[in-house]
Amino acid sequence: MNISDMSSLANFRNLATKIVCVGRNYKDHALELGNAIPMKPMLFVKTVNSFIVEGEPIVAPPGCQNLHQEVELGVVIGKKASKISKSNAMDYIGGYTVALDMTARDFQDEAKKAGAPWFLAKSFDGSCPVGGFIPSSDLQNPHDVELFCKINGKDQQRCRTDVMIFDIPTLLEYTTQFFTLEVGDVVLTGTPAGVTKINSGDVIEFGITGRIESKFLVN
Ligand SMILES: O=C([O-])CC(=O)C(=O)O
Ligand SMILES: [Mg+2]
Repeated sequence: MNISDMSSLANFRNLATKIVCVGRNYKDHALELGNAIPMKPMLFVKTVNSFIVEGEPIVAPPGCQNLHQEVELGVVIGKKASKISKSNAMDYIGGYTVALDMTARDFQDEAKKAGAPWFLAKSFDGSCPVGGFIPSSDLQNPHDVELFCKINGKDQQRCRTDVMIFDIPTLLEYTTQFFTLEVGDVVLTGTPAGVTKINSGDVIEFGITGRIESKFLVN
C-alpha cells in the first residue's frame, strides 16, 4: 500500500488500524474544562469502529446525557512509522483530514473521578466522524490552517492550528517511541476551545477553512 492508494477517505478508512488521539493540545480547551496544561503529549485511542463518514449519523452511546463535539486536525499516516524522529516525521504523513472526537463528557467525568480509562467516553461506535482528505503534497504547512465547527449554522469552534502545544513532528516522534503507526492510521491532534453539548437533530458542519468541509446529522 502506498499513499496514492488512500487518496480517498473510504480508502484510508479501510486501511486504518486505530485512531490515535491527543488530548489537551490547545491551551484554551484544557482550561475550559479545568485541566492542567500537559508537559508531554497525552494520548488515548479510538478503535476503527468509531470511524464514520458523511451520510452516517452521529449517535450518542446508551445513557449519555452530555455528548460533546471536538473538531480536530487529523494526520493520516502514509508510511509505517516506528521510533521515528522529529526531523523526518513529516515524510511519514500521507495527508490530512478533519474529524470530530465525539466525547460522552458525562462518562468521561465519571472516569476521571474514578481514575479509570476514558475508553467508553471516547471510543463508542461512530464516535469519530471523519470528513475529507488532503494529500500532504497539497498542504505544505498543516500548522497554518484554520479549523472550524458550526452547529446548526452557528460558529462553535474556530481556531488556527499554529497554537497547538505540541506540533505534529513532536507528536509523531513521541507516539512512535511507544507504538507503531500503520498506513491509514489517523492521529487526531487535539481540539481547540468551544466544545459544547450536542443534541438530537443538530447539524454539525466542520472542516479546514477554504479546503475541506463536511456535514453530519445527530440522531
Ligand atoms: O477530552 C478532552 O478534553 C481531551 C481531548 O480529547 C482533547 O483535548 O482534544
Ligand atoms: Mg479530543
